[in-house]
Amino acid sequence: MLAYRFGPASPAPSAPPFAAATASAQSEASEWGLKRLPVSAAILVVAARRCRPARRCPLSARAASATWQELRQTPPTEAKACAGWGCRCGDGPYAYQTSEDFKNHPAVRSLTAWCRSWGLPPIETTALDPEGYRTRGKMPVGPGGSGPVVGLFKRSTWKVVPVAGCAANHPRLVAAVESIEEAVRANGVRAFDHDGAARFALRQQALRFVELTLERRSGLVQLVLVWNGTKQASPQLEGLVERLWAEGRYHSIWVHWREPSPRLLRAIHSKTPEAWEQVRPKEGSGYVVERLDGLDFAFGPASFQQANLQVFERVLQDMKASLRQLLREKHHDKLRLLELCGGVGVIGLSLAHALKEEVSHLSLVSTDQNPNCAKLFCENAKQVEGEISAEFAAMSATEALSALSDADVLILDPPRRGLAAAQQRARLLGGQEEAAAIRNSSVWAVIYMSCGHDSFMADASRLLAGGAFRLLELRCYDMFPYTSHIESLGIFLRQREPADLSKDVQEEPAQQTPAPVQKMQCQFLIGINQDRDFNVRQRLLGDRGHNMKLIASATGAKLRLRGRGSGFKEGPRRVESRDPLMLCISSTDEEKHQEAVRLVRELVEDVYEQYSAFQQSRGQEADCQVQIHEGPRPGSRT
Ligand SMILES: C[S@@+](CC[C@H](N)C(=O)[O-])C[C@H]1O[C@@H](n2cnc3c(N)ncnc32)[C@H](O)[C@@H]1O
Repeated sequence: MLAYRFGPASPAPSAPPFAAATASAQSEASEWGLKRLPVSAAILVVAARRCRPARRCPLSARAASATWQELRQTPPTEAKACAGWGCRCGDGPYAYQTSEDFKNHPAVRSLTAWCRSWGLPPIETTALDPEGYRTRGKMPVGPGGSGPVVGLFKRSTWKVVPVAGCAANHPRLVAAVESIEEAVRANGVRAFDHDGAARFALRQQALRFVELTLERRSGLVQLVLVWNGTKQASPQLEGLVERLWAEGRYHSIWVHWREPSPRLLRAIHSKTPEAWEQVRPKEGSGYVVERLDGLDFAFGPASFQQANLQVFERVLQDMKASLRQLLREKHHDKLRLLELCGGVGVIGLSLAHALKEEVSHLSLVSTDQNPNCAKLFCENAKQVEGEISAEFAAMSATEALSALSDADVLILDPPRRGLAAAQQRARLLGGQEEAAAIRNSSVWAVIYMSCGHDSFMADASRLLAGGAFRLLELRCYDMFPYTSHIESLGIFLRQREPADLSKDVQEEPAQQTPAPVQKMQCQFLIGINQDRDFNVRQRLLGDRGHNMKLIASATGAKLRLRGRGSGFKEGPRRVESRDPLMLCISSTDEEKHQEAVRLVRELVEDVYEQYSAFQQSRGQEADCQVQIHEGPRPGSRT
């Protein structure tokens, strides 16, 4: 177990009334209600933050603690690679150091606020060692400067940035990535152009993704090469497989023949079983076997596997303890488990195996919409043969809920969107029908494991609606260290039978929906007129916006240059605003906001120094002072 600790919160800067330095600035000062930090306070804030001990991912370490001068030296790929992973380690709220401090993770805070609004008990949190936790990773392959690279998509783009050496990956995955990059280059394998025009990219035989899974007991890596093309001989692919297999680090090598169809352009792979081919070894099972809390489970490349097995085992143990306790309290003699989104049956089979002594008859029906899970489920269920009755059905969660209504306990582990159907993912609107089916079923307990805290709150609110269920426990796990994601486990117990529930249960009572995310905003008033000689706009933005991108990727804040000389056209008439030139910052996290303000302050002070030198060279003086307006930009809609 690793100890974490959040750094001390930065002291809130005092903000004495601003005395504007120039006549024009003075006239704008009252209109803007300007505030300014005294220099001594600013230095204290910066000094306190630099002393803060924080656990950092090597890739973003520089960006997270750097001064503006250091940050601007950072090669763009270094900062972007980490951001592309969704990784914000060492950067504000994800830089915690104790398990207790994991309570301050933004997602845990959201869930805590949600619990409070329902009058629920406090959340329990668990954080384990974050280094090398990831034993499975799907990574795109894309063109790079000196040949194909294996990495991650840069956020909001289809460009692949390398992630060699990322501390979140298990060292054996890190070594495998390096070996693949070398072998790909040596064999002249083309990288798929994810960013290119579909009609050209799809025509080429090329490597699209690699999927790596470490088998912990053997230390070997199962490799899937996702190949753009139909099953046909490719000397490059054959050469690549040959070379990689000879290295001895691979458990098995598979090719996923990726149908070159525009419909599937962006997906990693299709679920069609025939598309997967085990190419090494040519005989025998290429399945990875993992021992999880006392049972062995076989996983295939075409079915889901949790990326953080250590934490997953902890979740399994907590589930078992909670359900055992419930069974003892309720004196049930029979237990019918229904598992939705069950993958290869790890949770259902684990619970069934652990609880078989508690009841005289135990049955499990496990379901998942991925048909590739069926064979592996049967393989895994052999361990409990004779102890319990276990079956698998390939069906969606929605189908399972309407087809199988006589379960006692429901096990749910949906994808990040929760119970909502895929097309409603972004708006968290789906899931009502599924939740209603659960409320109106025979189910007396729901074990809900979730990797999407916002969809969990939406689904859980619907289970609690009308008092159908009550939430007995809510636990949060640091399943994806360094990122904004967490895993949660909710144990729900029936409180009212379907017959007692009102037909028109209020779905989401207004007072119980999660509070809207608060936005922190401020504007730096620049006080220098834009002209071609000094070009303050270019100096602030950097080459093609490089300065803004660096600060945004280091802090997650949004930065916008607005007003006279910004070049940004706004409003219905699409004209540049008459407001003074200003650099606007907005963030949804206070600590990150302070970090962005600090970096922008240093950038602006740097530009002021350049301006002073520029004016001196023309025999003039410049007296620029940092001017900050806190809150929303006057006249803006938020
Ligand atoms: C987070 S995984 C959990 C898998 C499993 N519980 C485990 O721990 O290995 C989510 C699973 O949901 C399945 N899935 C996604 N959408 C689904 C849907 N609409 N209906 C049923 N299963 C779905 C996926 O195939 C995947 O196996």
